[in-house]
Amino acid sequence: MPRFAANLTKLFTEMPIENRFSAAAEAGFTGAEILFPYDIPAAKLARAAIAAGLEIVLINTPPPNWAGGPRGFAAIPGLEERFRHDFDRALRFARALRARHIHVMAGATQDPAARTTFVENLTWATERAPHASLTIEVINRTDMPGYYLSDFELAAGIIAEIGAPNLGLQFDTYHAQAITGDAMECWRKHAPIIRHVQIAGYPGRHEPAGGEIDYPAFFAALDASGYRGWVSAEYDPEHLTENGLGWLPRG
Ligand SMILES: O=C(O)[C@@H](O)C(=O)CO
Ligand SMILES: [Mg+2]
Repeated sequence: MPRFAANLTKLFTEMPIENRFSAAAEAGFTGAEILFPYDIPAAKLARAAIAAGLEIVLINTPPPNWAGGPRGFAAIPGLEERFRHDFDRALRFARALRARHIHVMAGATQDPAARTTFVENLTWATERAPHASLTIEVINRTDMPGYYLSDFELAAGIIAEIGAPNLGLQFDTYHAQAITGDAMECWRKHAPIIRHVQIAGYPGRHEPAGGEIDYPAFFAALDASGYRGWVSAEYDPEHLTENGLGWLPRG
């Protein structure tokens, strides 16, 4: 079975962030991800993760805030300085948290120069942080209107063009199902460049059970493919987080 991480931005939100780590560990997760940790002292988060015995698997580059505003700047022409400043901030947090991956957010733009900007910024970032693992994620535009990176072929082409060993695809089954209608097939097609997986039920983005994606089959396919990365539960629990964890393979 893959290793499972809890996305603590979405799961266990019934309690303060510092308590979510131990709740996740008790529930059977061995890793955690936090989308935007920037409002909380990194030392406090690191302590909570260590105390719970959880590895921090992923953080995102900063948008201005979680409640609203742009989602990253990496593909936005004219905002290169802003991107680089934010990337360095993400690096500092990732180091303090010992986070395995940094998800570099593209931002919302339809500018014709977006692809060039994205490639240049990502190239800069891969060279700036050769020891960090960077990901880009394809996100559907119904949930995130105008988001630049909403096409798997585009993402695969950009990763191939940059050709950096520390850049790969973050594969979110929910977005894959929304965009392609067949998350499993999309996974098969892009498996060689995937270094992080996120899961949720589709439709609804609730628990990964029922719905259009056959999760027992997906986990078996991950195992069969030799995938050694994390699978992170990134969904909006329908009720209390703990009451909806029947999908999580344990032991
Ligand atoms: O799927 C998502 O929405 C996330 O992984 C994310 O990074 C949103 O900011
Ligand atoms: Mg995701």
